[in-house]
Amino acid sequence: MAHADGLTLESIRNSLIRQEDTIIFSLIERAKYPIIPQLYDSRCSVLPGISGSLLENIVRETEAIQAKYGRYQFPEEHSFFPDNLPDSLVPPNSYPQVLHPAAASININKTIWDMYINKLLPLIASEGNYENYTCVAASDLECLQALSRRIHYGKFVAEVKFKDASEEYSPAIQAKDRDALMKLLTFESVEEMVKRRVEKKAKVFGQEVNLNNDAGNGKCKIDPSVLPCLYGEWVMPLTKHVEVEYLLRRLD
Ligand SMILES: O=C(O)C(=O)C[C@]1(C(=O)O)C=C[C@@H](O)C=C1
Repeated sequence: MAHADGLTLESIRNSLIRQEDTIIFSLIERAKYPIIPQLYDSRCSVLPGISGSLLENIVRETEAIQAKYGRYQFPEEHSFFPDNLPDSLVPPNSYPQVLHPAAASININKTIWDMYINKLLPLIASEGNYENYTCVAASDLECLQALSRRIHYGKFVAEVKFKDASEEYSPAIQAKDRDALMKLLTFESVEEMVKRRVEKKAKVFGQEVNLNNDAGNGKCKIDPSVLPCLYGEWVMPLTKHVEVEYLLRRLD
C-alpha cells in the first residue's frame, strides 16, 4: 500500500537490498587491512594524554565536520558521538517528515559499535600491523555508518508497517507488549531470503576478476559465510529492536 509520503513496504525493502551492497563492499574493503590493536586501545597509546581510543577520536572529529555540513539533518543518519555535535551550517532540508518525532530519541549506535569491533571485525580480519592507521579508521567508519544506516532504517520499516495495519499494531503498542510487536513485524521467510542473498552477494562481489573464464578459482576476498551470520545474529535482530522501540513510541 502506498502512503501519502510515497513509501511502501516494497520501496523500503528495496532500499534495504541496495544497502546490502554498500555493507558488503565496505566489509570487503575493510578485510584488506589487519586489526591494529593500537587503533582500538581505549587509552589511546598512540596519543598519550588523549582520552578514548584513536578510532573514537577520529570518528568523533569526522562526525563533527559532517554535522556542520548537514549530515545529521537526515533521519536515516545517526551519530556515534551525538553529545556536543556542532550545529549544522546548512539550511534545513526539505526532506519529507515521514517519521513520528519520537524517532529522534532512538539511537543504538553504542550497541552497533560494540558488535562491530568485538564480534564482526574478528570474523573478517586478524591482528597485525599496518602503519596507516587513519586509512584503516576511515574504512571502519564506512562500515559503521553503513551498518548504522541499515539498522536504524528499521524506523522507516516500522512506520510503513504501522500505517499498513494500525488496527493490529495499536493494541500491542498501548499494552507496551514488546513480544506481540516482535511477532507482528517478523517475517521469517523474508529473513531466510535476506541471509541467502547476502551470502551470494559476498561470493559475487568478492570474487577475483580476471580475463580467463575461471572466476578467480573460487577465491573470495571475504568469507561469504560471515554474511548470513552477521545478518542473522546482529543486523536483523537489531533492526527489529529499532522497529519495536519506534512502535512503542508511535502513539505518543
Ligand atoms: O522486511 C521487513 O519486513 C523487515 O522488517 C526487515 C527485516 C530485516 O531486518 O531484514 C526485519 C524483520 C523481518 O522479519 C524481515 C526483515
